[in-house]
Amino acid sequence: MKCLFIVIAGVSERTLIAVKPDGVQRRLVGQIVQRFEQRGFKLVGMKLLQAREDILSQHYHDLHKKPFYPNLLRYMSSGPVVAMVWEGHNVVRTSRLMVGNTNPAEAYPGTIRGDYSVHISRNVIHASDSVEGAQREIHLWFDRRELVDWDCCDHSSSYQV
Ligand SMILES: Nc1ncnc2c1ncn2[C@@H]1O[C@H](COP(=O)(O)OP(=O)(O)OP(=O)(O)O)[C@@H](O)[C@H]1O
Ligand SMILES: O=c1ccn([C@@H]2O[C@H](COP(=O)(O)OP(=O)(O)O)[C@@H](O)[C@H]2O)c(=O)[nH]1
Ligand SMILES: [Mg+2]
Repeated sequence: MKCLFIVIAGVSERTLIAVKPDGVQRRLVGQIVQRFEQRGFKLVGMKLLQAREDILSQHYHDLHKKPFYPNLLRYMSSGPVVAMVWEGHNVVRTSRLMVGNTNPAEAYPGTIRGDYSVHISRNVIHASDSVEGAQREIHLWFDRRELVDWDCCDHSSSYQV
């Protein structure tokens, strides 16, 4: 049988996903990683770190006037975070759908927030909300040398037609 494999254009889109301190403390890292792997995305960067305040204030710069901002920074500093870069077709949009609504009370069951959280101030996970935002956040959280380009023979980088 003749098989044709095509590489989907734009497959190298990347996004920043971070398991927040409550997710790490509740031992949810493995289940969250599994969801992204299962969906077919490729892990190209990953680290556990206690986020410094300067990173957090840049990361959430657009929220600095919000009343919950001090609590948000306290929350994000309350323990280590697992920061990851995932790559794949439409990964920014698809990961937002997988993560669910910011407010877990509004998040559908089946989404990460909808399955693992009940309150907006402990919503387990961060996902970049635009391609431009993802590029900014990846640059903020990761050194270029911490990201690994690797090839694979699986279905996520080529599709049989
Ligand atoms: N009204 C609120 N009360 C308490 N915390 C809030 C509130 N709104 C947002 N937050 C916190 O601030 C974070 C950033 O809000 P943002 O509007 O960027 O939501 P998001 O993009 O869904 O979350 P994130 O940027 O963490 O992925 C939320 O994830 C949540 O932890
Ligand atoms: O009313 C709010 C809105 C947001 N957040 C926190 O701020 C983060 C970033 O907010 P954003 O609007 O970027 O939502 P997200 O991108 O996380 O869905 C959220 O994840 C929450 O942790 C909060 O505590 N209260
Ligand atoms: Mg956000």
